[in-house]
Amino acid sequence: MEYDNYFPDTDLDLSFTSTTTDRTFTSSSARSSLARSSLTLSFNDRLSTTTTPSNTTTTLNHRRYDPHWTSINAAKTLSSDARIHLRHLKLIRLLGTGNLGRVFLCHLRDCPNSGEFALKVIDRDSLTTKKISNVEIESEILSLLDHPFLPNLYARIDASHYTCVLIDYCSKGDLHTLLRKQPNHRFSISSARFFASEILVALEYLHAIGIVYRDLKPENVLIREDGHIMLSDFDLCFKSDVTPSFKSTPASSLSPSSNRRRLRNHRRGREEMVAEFAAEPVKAYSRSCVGTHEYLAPEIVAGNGHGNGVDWWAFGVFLYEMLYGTTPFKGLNKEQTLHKIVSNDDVAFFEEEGLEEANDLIKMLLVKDSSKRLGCVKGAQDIKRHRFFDGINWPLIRNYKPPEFGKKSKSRDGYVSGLSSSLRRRKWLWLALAKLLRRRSNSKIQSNSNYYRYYVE
Ligand SMILES: Nc1ncnc2c1ncn2[C@@H]1O[C@H](COP(=O)(O)OP(=O)(O)OP(=O)(O)O)[C@@H](O)[C@H]1O
Repeated sequence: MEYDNYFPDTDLDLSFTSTTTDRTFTSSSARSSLARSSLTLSFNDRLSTTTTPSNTTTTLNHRRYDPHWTSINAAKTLSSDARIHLRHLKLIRLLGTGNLGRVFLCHLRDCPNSGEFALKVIDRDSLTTKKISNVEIESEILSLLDHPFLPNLYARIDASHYTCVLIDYCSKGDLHTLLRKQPNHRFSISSARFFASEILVALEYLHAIGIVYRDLKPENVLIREDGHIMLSDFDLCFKSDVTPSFKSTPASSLSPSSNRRRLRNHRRGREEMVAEFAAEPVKAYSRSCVGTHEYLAPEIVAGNGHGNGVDWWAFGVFLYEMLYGTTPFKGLNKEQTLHKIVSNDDVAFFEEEGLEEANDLIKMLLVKDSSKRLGCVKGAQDIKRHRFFDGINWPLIRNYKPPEFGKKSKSRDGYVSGLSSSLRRRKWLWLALAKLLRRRSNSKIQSNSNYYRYYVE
C-alpha cells in the first residue's frame, strides 16, 4: 500500500500506522518479536549529546558519484533553502518498528528513479530522555560514517517533534531472518566466512575512528540489494579516542609462506621485525551495561567496565551462531545465559570436517580475559591473519561475489546436497584446475582469486 499523504513540514501529521497493513510490516513485526532485543542499563558515560546540524550530508563521501547522492544533491539544489524536507520524500511502506522509531521505505517525491531510501522516523515526544540521548548518539555516529558496509546518512530532518534520518535501504532483509531460513539455522562455512569478513572490515573501520559498536548480532546486519552487508543500529555505540600506532610484529607471523627470505631468516634465528599500523581504541572505557544478552562479553556482565574487546567477543559469538545455528552461551532464561557467559564451563564445539579453523578462531575470540582475547591489542589485523580467513584478499573484499541463497538445500561445504560423489569430485577437479589456471595468468586475476570462493551454485 502506498503512502500518498503529503507531509507539509509545518504541520506534521505522520499518521503512518493507520494505513499500515502490508506484508512486510507483518513479517517485520513478527521478526522483531522473535529477535533478541538490546538491553540498556546505562551509567551515561557515552557521547555527549551535541545535536548534529540538521540535514547533515557528507559531501566527501566515497560514494558521492552514486546515483542516490546525485539525486539528493539535485533535490537540494532545487529546494528553496538547499535542504531536504519531508515534503521531498514519498513514503512507500513501513519496513519495521524498532526501539526508537519506525523505518519506512521511500524515494524522492519528484524523482521516482532516485533510488530507494530508508527513512527512520523518531517521535521524540514518545521517548524518555535516555532514549532521546540514544537518538542523538545514533545520528552523530551516522554522520561520521563513510564505508561500504555501513549506512550513508543522506539527510537528517528535524521537524516539529520528529527526528528523521534518511539512510540506505537494504532490500534483502536482515541476517537473522536469513539464518533462520537455512537448514538447521546454519550457514555453509563459505557463506559464514563471507559475512564474517565483511563484518570484520566494518568493525575495523568503526574502531579506527574510535567507535565501539556494542550491539553486534545477526538482527543488526542488513543485506543490501547487491548481497553485501550493512551494519545498522548505532544507538548503543560509544566513542573514544584512538591513537594510531605502529607496532612491531615478527615478519614470520605475518605470512611465512609468502616470503622465502623471511622464512629462511626465521629458521636461522634471525627474526625480521615489521612495523604494522594499528588503529584500535585500546583505551576505550565504559561502565554502561548495554548489548544483547547472548552477545554480552563477560566484562560487561561483571560490570567492572569494558572497552573495545566487547566487539571482538561478540564477533566470536556471531561467528559461532552463523555456523552452529545457536549462540554459545544460550541458557533457558536470561539469568542462565549471563551465568554461562561468566562461568568457566566449556563451549560445545562440533568436530565436523572443515570447521577446525572456525572453531580455533572462535576459541581465540571467546577468551574471558579481554587482555588475552584476539583483536584486543592490535585490532582486526590479528583476526584477519587467522587461518580461517586464509586466502582472503582484504582490499578486494567489496568485489567478492556474495553467497546466493536459493531454494535448494546446501550441505555444509556449500555444495547442493544430493550430488553424487563422482559429480562432486569432477566439480572439485574443475575448480582446482580453474584455480591453477588463474594462478598462471596475470596478477590482476590472481589477486582476485577469492572472487569464486563465495559463489554457491
Ligand atoms: N536501512 C534499512 N533498510 C531496510 N530495512 C530496515 C533498515 N533499517 C531498519 N530496517 C528495518 O526496520 C526495523 C526497525 O529498525 P530499527 O533500526 O529502528 O530498529 P531495530 O533494528 O529493532 O533496533 P533498535 O530497536 O535496537 O534500535 C528493522 O528490524 C529492519 O527490519
